[in-house]
Amino acid sequence: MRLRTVLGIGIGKFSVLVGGGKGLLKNGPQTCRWRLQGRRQYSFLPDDVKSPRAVVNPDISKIRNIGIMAHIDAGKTTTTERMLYYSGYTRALGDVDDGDTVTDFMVQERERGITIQSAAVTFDWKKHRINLIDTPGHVDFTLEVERALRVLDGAVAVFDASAGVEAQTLTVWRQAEKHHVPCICFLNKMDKPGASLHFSIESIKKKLKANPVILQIPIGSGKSFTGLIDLITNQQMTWRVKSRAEDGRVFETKSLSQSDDPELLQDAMEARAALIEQVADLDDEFAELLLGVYGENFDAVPPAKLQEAVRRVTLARKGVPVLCGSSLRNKGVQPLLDAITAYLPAPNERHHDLVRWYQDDLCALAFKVVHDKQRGPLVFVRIYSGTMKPQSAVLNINRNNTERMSRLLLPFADQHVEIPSLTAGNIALCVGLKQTVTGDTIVSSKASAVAAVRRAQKEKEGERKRGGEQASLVLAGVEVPEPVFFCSIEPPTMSRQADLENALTCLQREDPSLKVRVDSDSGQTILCGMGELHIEILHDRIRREYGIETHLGPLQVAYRETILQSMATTDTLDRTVGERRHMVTVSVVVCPIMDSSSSSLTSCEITYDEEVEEQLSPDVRDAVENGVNSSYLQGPLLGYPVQGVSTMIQSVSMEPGTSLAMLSACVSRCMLKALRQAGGQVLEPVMSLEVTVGEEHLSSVLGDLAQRRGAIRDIQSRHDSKVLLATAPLAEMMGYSTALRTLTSGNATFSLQLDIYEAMNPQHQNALRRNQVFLYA
Ligand SMILES: Nc1nc2c(ncn2[C@@H]2O[C@H](COP(=O)(O)OP(=O)(O)OP(=O)(O)O)[C@@H](O)[C@H]2O)c(=O)[nH]1
Repeated sequence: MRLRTVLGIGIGKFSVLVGGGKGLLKNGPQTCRWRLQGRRQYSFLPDDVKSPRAVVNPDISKIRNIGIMAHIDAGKTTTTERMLYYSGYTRALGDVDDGDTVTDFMVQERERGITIQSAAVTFDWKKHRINLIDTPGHVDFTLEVERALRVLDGAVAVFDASAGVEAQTLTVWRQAEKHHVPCICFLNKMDKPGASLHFSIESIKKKLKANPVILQIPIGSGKSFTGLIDLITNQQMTWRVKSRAEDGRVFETKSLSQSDDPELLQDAMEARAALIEQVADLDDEFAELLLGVYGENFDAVPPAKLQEAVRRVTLARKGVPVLCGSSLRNKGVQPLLDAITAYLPAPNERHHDLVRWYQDDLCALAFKVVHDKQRGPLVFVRIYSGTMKPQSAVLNINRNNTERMSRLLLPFADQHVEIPSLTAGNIALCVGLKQTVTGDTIVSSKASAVAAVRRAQKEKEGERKRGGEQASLVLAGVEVPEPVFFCSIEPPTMSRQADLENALTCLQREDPSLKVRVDSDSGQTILCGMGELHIEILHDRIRREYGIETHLGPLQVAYRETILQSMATTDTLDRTVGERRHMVTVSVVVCPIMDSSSSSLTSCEITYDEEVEEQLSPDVRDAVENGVNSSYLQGPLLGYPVQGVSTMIQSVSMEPGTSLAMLSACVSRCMLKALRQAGGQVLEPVMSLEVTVGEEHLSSVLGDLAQRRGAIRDIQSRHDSKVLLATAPLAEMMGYSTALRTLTSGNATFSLQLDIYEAMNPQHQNALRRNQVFLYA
């Protein structure tokens, strides 16, 4: 998986896992440096860090578990690289355009310059431990963002300051809100000609419905962007970076009162007064202080008091601090790091209800699994309570099994450092957990889980939920969205089928949004994914990482079927097998339950007539439900899975001697009849599309969309470009990136995400049926 071969080299109790380049390893980690690929110098730990033991378990109040998220290409990876560099963990600036960043380490990421997997890196900044996760911006990898947000305490949303809020920003913002994660906004790319603080702030207010709290104003714009004014401290920070070779490590800080630019001074004074007023509106404690002590002179408010108030506002999610900079030009990243430590919460400032029941016992959530050829699966965990130790057994509550963790690692920059233990609030990498998958909860033992249940019961007396005791102690995992694309995958020869199955099993553990199934008719292995890019990357990874040249069938859209009306049906099965006569009669009613307002598909449900429910034994009920569920797998119309149907079992009458398998078969046949008579309807995924294009190409993009059954929702202006918002069926959007590139000579960008599953009109449904006949002929 990693670009370099990873070797384990022990140093006393610690092991440092280093790259396969030329390495020099002396007694202590601080002397460990090596050169890789003849280009970048990586370092192990900065010189001022005495030993990993000293930094392994920092005080919990000094930990920041932070995600970095944004629309594709906003500059997350570039910003992360700068953070690693300024904190001293890398010795050279990585560049996505040169393909040598620390966090984008997959070959595909480096080749394409995009983030695919979220990468966790640990580094220290001004006596704080920052665990940072760089998440992908492309919509096909949204689940990676969701997984990361589940375990983070705060997030930095990076914006392209010339574009403001873009389609995917909205998605990740909603995800952060869902997990109640406090955020900071970083307006990156202030060096770009169209970059604007005002425009970005308006777009944050309008599109994200957030309350931006401006903490900095930029000095200069576009190419002449030179620095920032910090409105909290009233200081001016200037970077004298003349060329890209200069690293921006050194910058000048002076009090604003010394500024020789009266206009800038005036702007800053007005912005600070607005900031103070805004914070006073959002924070009562600050308002009281202001009115009591500084009523006469707001300017005299000490920076520390203002900062504390901004922190309270951020943690309460009443406002989001906004900072600006240009990561590529090495400006503004150090103040962003300061803001992360100053405004985002420590793990103990976040409330995790379930965790307090474990008290000092271990409770951790596995949020990511990666496969390493040498070490097997590496499981990223967030520790919520207690301490994790290597060479110990842990209980996986979800799987109800005990596993042995052999080693515990910290992902320091691009190195994995072996550590003796790790406490609550931290993020670690576990080696040896072979059964654990993303979303599993790990505790120390069954006894500790039972003790936690007892505490929970005591606390929640009387309000225990139906889900049972154990379920209440499992940290919520991550919802996996339904895949919208699928295709068959075949190994080059049958002798490699087992290798392919192994590769797919490993990839599935890493990526829960990949689904694999075997087609019952053709026996083919089917890959189901989130988008064209997702499937393309998986194909590439199977080739490179597992050495299997697979053949992919044509990419197909994951349609669904539903019904249009309710229908009651009865069926009787009377069959003699050998000496035994099986006779059963079943009556069912099927009803549509479509929720047209939601993009997610309505699942199917099974209910019983009250009297029937009482009469059926548990094994008979299981057999009935098996029959119903098997009929949901392939709809009667075109064989797509059935969604949005509620089935009521009205009667079941079985002659003595009838087997449960025959009961299931009868239910399934009766269901098929009912679904057929209820009038089938194909549902197709409809995508929302955002295209940013120069005005000169707008009409050709619109013409093309019309041919793709696209519906235009809005056309907005953004500087010299037009932003086109539309919806279009996914089936029509195959190969859109190539088509758009051709139409606009590469001068357009787009993002695509699932909007809704919609009923297909009869004409297109018939066309789909004809195509299907053609495809399988
Ligand atoms: N002008 C300008 N370009 C920048 C800046 N920061 C990043 N870029 C460029 O923007 C492009 C995308 O940068 P990345 O850091 O890969 O962005 P990302 O958000 O990580 O992208 P994904 O991970 O693919 O979503 C690259 O070409 C960068 O060189 C900046 O401050 N100014």
